[in-house]
Amino acid sequence: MELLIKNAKLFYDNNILNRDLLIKDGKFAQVQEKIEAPQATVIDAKNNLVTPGLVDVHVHFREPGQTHKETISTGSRASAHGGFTTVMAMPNVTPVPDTIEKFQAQLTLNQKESLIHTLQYAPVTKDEVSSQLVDIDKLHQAGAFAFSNDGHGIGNAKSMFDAMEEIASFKGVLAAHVEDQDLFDHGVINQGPTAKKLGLPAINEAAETSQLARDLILAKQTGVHYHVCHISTAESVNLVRIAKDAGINVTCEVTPHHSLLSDQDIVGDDANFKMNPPLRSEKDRTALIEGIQDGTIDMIATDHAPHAVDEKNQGFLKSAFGITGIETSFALMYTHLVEQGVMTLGGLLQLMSAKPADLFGLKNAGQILFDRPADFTIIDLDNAYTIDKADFLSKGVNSPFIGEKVRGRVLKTFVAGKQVY
Ligand SMILES: NC(=O)N[C@@H](CC(=O)O)C(=O)O
Ligand SMILES: [Zn+2]
Ligand SMILES: [Zn+2]
Repeated sequence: MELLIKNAKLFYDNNILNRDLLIKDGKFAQVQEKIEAPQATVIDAKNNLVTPGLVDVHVHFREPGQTHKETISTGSRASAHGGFTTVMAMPNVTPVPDTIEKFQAQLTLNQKESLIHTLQYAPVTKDEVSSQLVDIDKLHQAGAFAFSNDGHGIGNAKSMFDAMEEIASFKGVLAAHVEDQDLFDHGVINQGPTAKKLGLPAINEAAETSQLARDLILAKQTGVHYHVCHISTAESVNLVRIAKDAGINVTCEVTPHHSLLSDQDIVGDDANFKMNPPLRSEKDRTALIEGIQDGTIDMIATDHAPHAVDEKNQGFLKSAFGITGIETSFALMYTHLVEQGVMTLGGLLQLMSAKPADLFGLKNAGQILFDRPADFTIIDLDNAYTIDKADFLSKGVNSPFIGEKVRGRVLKTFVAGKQVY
């Protein structure tokens, strides 16, 4: 079986080149200026961008337990629509996969239901909220290589320290949702003028930064690969920058929404702007962009967090935290950062494919490598379109970006040479 992609604007070897791409038996086989393959099925890319499939290390697929919000099937279809071929699902599902049996059942379910590669985080502690560690060693043997209590901070420093030591022993990743629960104090929006104007309980940014500072000390002692989920403040970027300079094994991700919006963009009591961590100040947002530009921030992740309409239409006080993102991520970042000259197209693609794959040790993702699975995406960079919830394949339509005009529409997505969008 041969598939020939003609006339691609190909992101290959960190360059954007006019090339043909040949796929044989589901694997990348050849890149040349012109390829002749008489047996092959031909797709004319018409000079659109062809990139390695995008990689997102932070999504919520809600299955099992909350399938009215999303399922692995709808989440994976939405991912393919967003150009993603590999995602990593957070374990805040019900039940939390905190035993070998539950973790294996989750892997089986992901495998069965997902149209793309859906990899799975194991939790760090029982139920994600207790201080008692899961059996990290056994979960690792069952296939877990990354651990996260996303949705909750790990308040107990000793639990964090012990988890780091154990995860470091097999060079796994500990991905942290940094949040001190007491400082968070039932807030729903970032502390600042918008919180005051709307009269809403506010979140002190120190809920994020103080726990991050603690964790960096523990990461230094243990040597673990410590990954910061959805970094959101200027102080956090500073701390990570200092830690990297000091040789601490830390990486971090930023979401499109924290990169592109601040609390100034919240005009009324609209929970499509409610997520955790919250949209911060414009000064924080600018610092995140600087972190992207100087390499302090390693990757873009969406934190795709779908919720049902009636869980998001109850204003800031009562609605759930979280917004969808997997179907709008590339176009938003391309339109606002690449087209505005903040970063190059190659730079953005690196942060959305090769870097997350490389830093999480995903050998078959993020790059066009011969004899590796042909996961790739064709993207139209020329024609503008409007983000329309009717086009979403996710069950969630909770996005503050609906109605925005963008460029960077995903035309086709392939996993192992098979079209999945
Ligand atoms: N980001 C959010 O606001 N919500 C996430 C949890 C999380 O990522 O912390 C969710 O699961 O809905
Ligand atoms: Zn989180
Ligand atoms: Zn999350």
